[in-house]
Amino acid sequence: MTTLRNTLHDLSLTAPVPVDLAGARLAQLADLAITALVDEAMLTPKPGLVDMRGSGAHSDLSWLLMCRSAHALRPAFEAMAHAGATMTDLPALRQRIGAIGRAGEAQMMDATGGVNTHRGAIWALGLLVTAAAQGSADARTIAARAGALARLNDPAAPASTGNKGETARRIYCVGGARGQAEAAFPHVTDVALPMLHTARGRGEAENVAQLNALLAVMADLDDTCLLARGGPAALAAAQTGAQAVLAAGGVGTGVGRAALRELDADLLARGLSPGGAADLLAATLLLDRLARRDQRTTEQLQATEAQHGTTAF
Ligand SMILES: CC(C)(COP(=O)(O)OP(=O)(O)OC[C@H]1O[C@@H](n2cnc3c(N)ncnc32)[C@H](O[C@H]2O[C@H](COP(=O)(O)OP(=O)(O)OP(=O)(O)O)[C@@H](O)[C@H]2O)[C@@H]1O)[C@@H](O)C(=O)NCCC(=O)NCCS
Ligand SMILES: Nc1ncnc2[nH]cnc12
Repeated sequence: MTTLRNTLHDLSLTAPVPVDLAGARLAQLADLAITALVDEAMLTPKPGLVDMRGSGAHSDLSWLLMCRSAHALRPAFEAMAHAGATMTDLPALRQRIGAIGRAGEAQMMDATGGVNTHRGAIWALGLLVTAAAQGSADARTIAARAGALARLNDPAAPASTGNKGETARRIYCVGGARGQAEAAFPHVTDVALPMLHTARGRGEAENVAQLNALLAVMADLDDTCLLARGGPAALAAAQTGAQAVLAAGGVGTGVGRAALRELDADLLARGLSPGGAADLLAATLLLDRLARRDQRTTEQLQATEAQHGTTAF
């Protein structure tokens, strides 16, 4: 905690955000990121993952720990939003959010007693929060801006972290979390968001729509959590299992739910967790909420205009 405060102080990020509309919008961005993380953790039943039933394939995680971790990340997300809104030099912005991201990781470890709950999520949602703060726009534009940031070099980043994902990326020649961000989050914009919207359009319950979105990501993602825990056979089993649920009509059907139970049991028996897909579901929920917030604002402005017979601006 002290380390984070020192780092944020060094970065001149401890100054309070001015109490104005712009400051409130940045604070709201951080709130939306935390809400997305908590909603992802609460979504139940997720295969192999922590949810309201229990710890999934993780011996060191719980739902409470995931929520504590999410809330501990608030200062980091707000600092990233502040940087995104105020810095126009993109290489400098990339360096700044890299430093904030590493400080956020330290804060996460402080809050969880050294357990990695959200390293991948800090990365994905951190880039997206920064990009969203650069200007209001739709999901694809925010993801494109986040991708452009991810592709920039961060000279202060350690050459090697020794993390499991890094090792898996090297051994199995996959992109992992880094590749997903550099490609502008295709599994969020082209897979999960369309699935979420289609499922809602079919009248499915919100938790069913979100579970189908998670499965759509799992069906195709090069998830380094799965690779690190069980190699290519583990990744293939998770992908095939997720495809089977979707082919059976998704979680909203009886056959689909039975396939989901089978997939969950298989992942638990093998100690496998699709943590990367969970992070991308949280990223999807964030972008979905941002779009809905903008839609509501537009509708409110239109209502004001209609009421007064004038243009609100
Ligand atoms: C770029 C970084 C994310 C580093 O990534 P790298 O690949 O080098 O290594 P890891 O840090 O190990 O993995 C990244 C995590 O990303 C998630 N993930 C995996 N595959 C994908 C994918 N294809 N697309 C998107 N995201 C993916 C995943 O995170 C989740 O799983 C973690 C829990 O899993 P677990 O198996 O329990 O892992 P461990 O605790 O490590 O092992 P055990 O001890 O339990 O056995 C959990 O974190 C989830 O979030 C991967 O783990 C990034 O960290 C980085 O470079 N940061 C620097 C700061 C920066 O530049 N920030 C910029 C702005 S934010
Ligand atoms: N619900 C979850 N379970 C396990 N790992 C995760 N990483 C992000 N969300 C997760």
